Amino acid sequence: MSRADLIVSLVKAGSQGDQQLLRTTVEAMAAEERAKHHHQLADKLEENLQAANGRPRAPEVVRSFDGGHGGLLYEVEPRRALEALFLESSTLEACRELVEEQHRKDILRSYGLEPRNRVLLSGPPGNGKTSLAEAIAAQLLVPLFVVRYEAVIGSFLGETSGRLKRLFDFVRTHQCVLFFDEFDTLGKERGDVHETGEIKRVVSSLLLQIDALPSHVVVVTATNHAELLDRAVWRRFQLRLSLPAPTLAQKEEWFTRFQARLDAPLGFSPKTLAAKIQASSFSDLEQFCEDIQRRYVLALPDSNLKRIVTARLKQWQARFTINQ
Ligand SMILES: Nc1ncnc2c1ncn2[C@@H]1O[C@H](COP(=O)(O)OP(=O)(O)OP(=O)(O)O)[C@@H](O)[C@H]1O
Repeated sequence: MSRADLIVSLVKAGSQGDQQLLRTTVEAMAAEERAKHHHQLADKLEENLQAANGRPRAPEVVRSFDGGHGGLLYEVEPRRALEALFLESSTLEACRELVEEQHRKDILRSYGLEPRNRVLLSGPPGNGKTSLAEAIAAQLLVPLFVVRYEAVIGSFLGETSGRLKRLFDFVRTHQCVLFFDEFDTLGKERGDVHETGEIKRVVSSLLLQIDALPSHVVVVTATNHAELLDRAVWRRFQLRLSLPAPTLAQKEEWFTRFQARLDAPLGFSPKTLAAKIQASSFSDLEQFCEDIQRRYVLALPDSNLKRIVTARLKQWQARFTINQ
């Protein structure tokens, strides 16, 4: 929202005694100030909001951002560019739209619309779910906050609910990407008939809190097992993107880029390597190429790339067979 709109909202909230509007407006102001690195002002706004709601600030979560340990989230400085990832064109397009909506939310709001902010990523391990969350944050120029389940989930359910509440109270006042990895570990509990009603309540409340987040918080959830999520969970996400394993053409493109980066012929054409390599993920391709690059660099200036690639291919295929 533009500054002028925020002030109008504030006045409206005050004159109509609308607590909900007051809360969302002050949250948006705090998030904007924080994005400008005006942390003191953002903290003050947040404190006053909490005081108005009769609640103390959430010290545990705040501490985690001061570099302390045992926080409910950790912050990743996003560096990955969207263009550096191998994505299907529809996925890339969807991400660009999301980023544009976030960047141009003022225009959307002047038409009574909100930008989309809930994304579900699914696909087998090592194919870019975490990397895409990071790239979205980088594109939006906001921090990436990753939820630490081991810190959030306590031995008592009441504890878990309380921590989740603190976590959400904290992120509401930040422009950020909030990342839930392996969301199915939480989401699937809901569908498990053996779980107690209390766990279901925690998960339901988590979903409600995700729904209620202001649109300046972009929630990205990732799962390797989309089939384990029930429809109600699935439906909540406005963008549902799948990140599949690399195709043959993508493998070829991967080796073409790798060869260009090394600035030396690999001894095999990228097409031949793509056909030979057994790799079920981009992460596999990355590891394979890094292995080659290490040997190549250490053997300079007498590196024989063809020999290195041949040896690595042999080792790699053997490892792959053992792991199957
Ligand atoms: N689509 C992709 N394009 C380019 N690099 C990729 C892609 N997917 C994965 N990688 C590389 O593989 C590594 C692992 O990827 P990432 O952690 O994003 O996968 P993930 O799907 O989140 O895996 P997991 O389900 O195990 O958490 C990253 O370091 C990244 O560089």
